[in-house]
Amino acid sequence: MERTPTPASEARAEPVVEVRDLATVFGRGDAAFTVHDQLQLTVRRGEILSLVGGSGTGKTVLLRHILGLTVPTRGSVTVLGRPATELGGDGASGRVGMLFQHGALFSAFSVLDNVAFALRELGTLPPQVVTDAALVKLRMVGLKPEHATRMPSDLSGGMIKRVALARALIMDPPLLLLDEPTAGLDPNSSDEFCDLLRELHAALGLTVIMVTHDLDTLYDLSTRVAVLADRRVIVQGTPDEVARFEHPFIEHFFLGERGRRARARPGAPAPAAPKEA
Ligand SMILES: Nc1ncnc2c1ncn2[C@@H]1O[C@H](COP(=O)(O)OP(=O)(O)OP(=O)(O)O)[C@@H](O)[C@H]1O
Repeated sequence: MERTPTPASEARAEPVVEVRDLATVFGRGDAAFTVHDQLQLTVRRGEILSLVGGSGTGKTVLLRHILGLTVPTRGSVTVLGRPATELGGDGASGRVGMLFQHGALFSAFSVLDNVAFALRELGTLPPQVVTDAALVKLRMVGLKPEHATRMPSDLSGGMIKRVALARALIMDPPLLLLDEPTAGLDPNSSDEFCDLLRELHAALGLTVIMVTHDLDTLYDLSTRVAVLADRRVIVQGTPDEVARFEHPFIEHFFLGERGRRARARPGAPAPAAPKEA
């Protein structure tokens, strides 16, 4: 049974991402390997949607489809009313910002040059305007002007994430994709990064899709959770609603020891009702 609760506020907001009847098949013939099949997903303006699923269930491949970097075998992916494949190339960073798991900063570029990269590549603005815009984004993510000349190798893990976030936001995209935003951070840095993401989501009116294995991050940020399993989205809803759904992955993910710890955190939703035997 598929359950898709839709709060009234979400029902009013327009879709930012629509995935319809998506199939992704790698390889051919005997070697064909189906990652997605009949996958449906709608993400509405203002949501912070967490995409969770076991290893290899196709979360990163789905993000790549939404970014327009790859073409699905069947079905459609629409972003802001246009096919995602039209985002490919120069237009992408103006509509979708992407924070890669390990930051993916250019190691030979300074912090400022990393943040300014996409705007500079456009070639439409004077250099000083590009620099000023990058400095604004650095301040927005809690970094100081003196950080601008540093090289990525001189940064802490938390600072790398902030620089990568500033870079993802340089073109003011309405949609932000986050791949494991808090992976590799210690608990304090992780909490601080979640606070920053929450503030920016509210201040900039962002729509966010985030892949995460971290339950603290999921409970901290998500307005909705979609679970990928069996090649499709098997359930979506609030963290609490999803945690009640009967599926081996969900039981392991939400109801194990890590899940109990995450739900016990201050501010986390009340625990889900015990499952019937
Ligand atoms: N270009 C490709 N060619 C062939 N197979 C691929 C390709 N890209 C991804 N895959 C396969 O598709 C499956 C889904 O990969 P994906 O990286 O999306 O998983 P994931 O859900 O993000 O996993 P994890 O949580 O471990 O990062 C994997 O089995 C992967 O090996």
